[in-house]
Amino acid sequence: MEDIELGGPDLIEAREFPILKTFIDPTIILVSSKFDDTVLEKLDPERRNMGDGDSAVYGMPALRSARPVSEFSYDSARSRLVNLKLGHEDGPRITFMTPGDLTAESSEDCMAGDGAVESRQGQLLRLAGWIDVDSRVTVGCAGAVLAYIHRKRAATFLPGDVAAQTMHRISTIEMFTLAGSMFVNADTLLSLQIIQSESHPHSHNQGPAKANSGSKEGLSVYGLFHTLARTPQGKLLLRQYFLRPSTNSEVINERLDSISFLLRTENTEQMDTLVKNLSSIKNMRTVMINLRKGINGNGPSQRCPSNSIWAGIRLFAYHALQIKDCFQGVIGGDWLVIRNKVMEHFHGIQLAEVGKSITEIIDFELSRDNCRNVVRQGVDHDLDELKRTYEGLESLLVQVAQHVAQSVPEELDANINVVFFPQIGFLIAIPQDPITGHGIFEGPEDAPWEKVFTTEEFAYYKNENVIEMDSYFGDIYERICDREIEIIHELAEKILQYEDLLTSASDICAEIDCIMALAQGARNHNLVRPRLTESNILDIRGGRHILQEKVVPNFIPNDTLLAGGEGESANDQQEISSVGPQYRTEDGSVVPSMILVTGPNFSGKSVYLKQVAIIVFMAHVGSFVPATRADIGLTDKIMTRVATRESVSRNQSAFMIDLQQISVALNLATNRSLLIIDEFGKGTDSHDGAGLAAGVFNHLLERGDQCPKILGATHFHEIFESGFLLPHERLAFGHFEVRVDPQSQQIDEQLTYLYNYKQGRSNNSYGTVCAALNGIPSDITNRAEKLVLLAARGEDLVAACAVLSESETKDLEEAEDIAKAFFTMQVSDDPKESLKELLGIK
Ligand SMILES: Nc1ncnc2c1ncn2[C@@H]1O[C@H](COP(=O)(O)OP(=O)(O)OP(=O)(O)O)[C@@H](O)[C@H]1O
Repeated sequence: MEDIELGGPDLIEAREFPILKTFIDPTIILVSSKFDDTVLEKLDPERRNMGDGDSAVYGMPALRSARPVSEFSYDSARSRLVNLKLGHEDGPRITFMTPGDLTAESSEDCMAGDGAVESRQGQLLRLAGWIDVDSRVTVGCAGAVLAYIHRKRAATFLPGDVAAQTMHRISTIEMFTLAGSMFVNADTLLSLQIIQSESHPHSHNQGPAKANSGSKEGLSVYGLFHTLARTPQGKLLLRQYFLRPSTNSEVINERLDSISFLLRTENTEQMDTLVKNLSSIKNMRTVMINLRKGINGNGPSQRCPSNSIWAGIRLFAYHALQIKDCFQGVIGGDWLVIRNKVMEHFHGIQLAEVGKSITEIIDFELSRDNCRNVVRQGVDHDLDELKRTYEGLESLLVQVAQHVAQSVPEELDANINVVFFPQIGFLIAIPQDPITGHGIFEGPEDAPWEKVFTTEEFAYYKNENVIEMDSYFGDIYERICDREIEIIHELAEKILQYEDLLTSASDICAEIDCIMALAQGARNHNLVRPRLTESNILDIRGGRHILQEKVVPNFIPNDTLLAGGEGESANDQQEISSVGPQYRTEDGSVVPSMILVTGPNFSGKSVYLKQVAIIVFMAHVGSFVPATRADIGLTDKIMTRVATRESVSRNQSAFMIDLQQISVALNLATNRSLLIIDEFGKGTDSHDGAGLAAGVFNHLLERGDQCPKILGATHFHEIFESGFLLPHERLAFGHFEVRVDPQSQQIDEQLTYLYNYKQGRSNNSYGTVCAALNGIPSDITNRAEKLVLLAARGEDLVAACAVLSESETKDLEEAEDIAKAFFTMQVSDDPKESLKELLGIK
């Protein structure tokens, strides 16, 4: 699968193992020995004492086996994949390589099993067509799995044992999707501008903080919503919604129901209250982790949980109660899942108890002033006594100072002070002699004072009086702090008993936050509720491109009608299944599975293709969509071949990337998938490109009831003209209306774009008009027009180019005359004059 971000180390510690826990029921878990033990235990706490996984037999309950880090390395995984034999031993050996091999020094080619030499480039393409080589962590893990199987095979059976080879045979390698979520890869997310920042599933090493910060999110679909999320946990969850749209209609409808409900006019007030309350909520998962760290004494500054943690928990309890009230107040929302979750999990009494306990113990005002947690008066008798003594120290100091003054010369006694420093204790402060740098009095001669330190103005000393005071009161401040730490520790332990309540309420707040963000987005961007259907169709009326419409003055909405093959989904991992007759429109015609859009440049083809994909994507996120009506059949994958994502790090040519995207799409597409193929094949020789494009389209159409839904755009008119792509009942054509005015003098005024989708094919790309529109000089575009005309007439362009214009002929004739005259010229004494005469120069 694609590498997936779990949400940072803190959340992993918080036992968030969504993938292993929720989607797979593993029998053996291979972990890197680098993993921290505490994390390991959380992997499977119930079974952690069962022993080492190497003794496991297939089919036994999950056992953990720690493997050396090297087995997980990308490079070793690569070499295992290269040597992997798929299917039967005697079958062709398929070899895999990774991009790194292209730059590797060694140029030795690998032998394919059937004896053919396969080039490294070929291996790379083949690998990238099967699996996502950018998912480095997953590739590394695949290597560890291969190593494990290899070891099992070596340990259990003798070499040459056929049974062993059959038992441990690897028959295929496939990319898979988490059950219940749609497959979208990073290419698709980027090309559809779903997520702009580098925070796609590959960026597993980015912490949640980075993911949360909206600073890097440019113009993107997710960007339109993520600023509307108020809580950190909400932002995190919303990102997960966009990274992993759902294919579970229940989940999607639950979100849509909630959005519809909140958008009702009678609930406006409730919505405002919810937003207000969510704005001050923190993520209780992180707060609880910090609370634990605090009481475990991790780090010197963390001797007790910080003030902001307490303020955070108290505010959370308060706002959670407000949110509960708010949901209680909504009329007619009893069926709303999210409301019922709130009612069930936000235990009023317990939340109130959490808030009350903190308020009763922590004095927030004094804590702020003192920059530490201060316990309220009345909580603990001993503490109050200590504090009273501490506060009474002032007058005690005056008394001691008076006592000390009796033993110093009379003229000095007004200058004597006794002070208290929490770390050092009591000290006598005497003004300093500016010359000697000593105190002007340093104690009686028979009992000199002990000097502790000096400042510019004072010298500080201890004498027997203050030493005695030290022993009584010196550590009073520490005693106060220690007692407060003890009390707060007890408080932390008490609050941790409510950890489950707080974290689950916090998670529900994240859900509410996401729903609110989606609802507000729906309101801001004029979106409607899509209807998710089991039928494998896409019926969009008045669809718009949610981003493009922001940057053009007048966006023209367009309809789409597509139906995928009617067969059961070929991929048995999918929960979706659909059988039914071929989809037909009201007039009885078959709804196409593939629409190929042709027509002029800039007419709106790419925008249209993307808009359809974005609408389908948004519907699966559980969001409203930019259209007037949308019936969306559940879709398992959206795959695109759109803007080429060239990258230096990828070390691949643009065309190579095109091919890989198509290859992945062909390998993974089911009849439930949506493929967007924008101008595939234009990166190579036009004949090859047209051939490849036609081949791909044909192949997909021939899948019959396994045909995905395909939207394509192409300029290769020859594939239709020359019969490369034959008419097919699943194939339909579309184009965008343009108004052509050939009478116009100016070439750039000949074409007006109407952006209006029409059925049928357009044969003209109006490339020259587009060129003129974009400022290419008119003599170039005029000549191009002429040549295009000649070519269209089937005339020989070479001969046509050799024909001279009238003025060229005239010039040449004149030159010829001059040359002839030159040869017959009578040269006089003055050759210059003769030449002038010949050329007719005066
Ligand atoms: N429905 C629409 N309403 C208004 N303007 C539109 C619409 N669709 C596209 N446009 C405008 O037309 C421009 C060109 O659109 P687009 O890139 O889709 O053209 P194209 O047909 O794919 O061109 P090419 O064939 O050169 O790739 C867009 O940038 C946008 O400004």
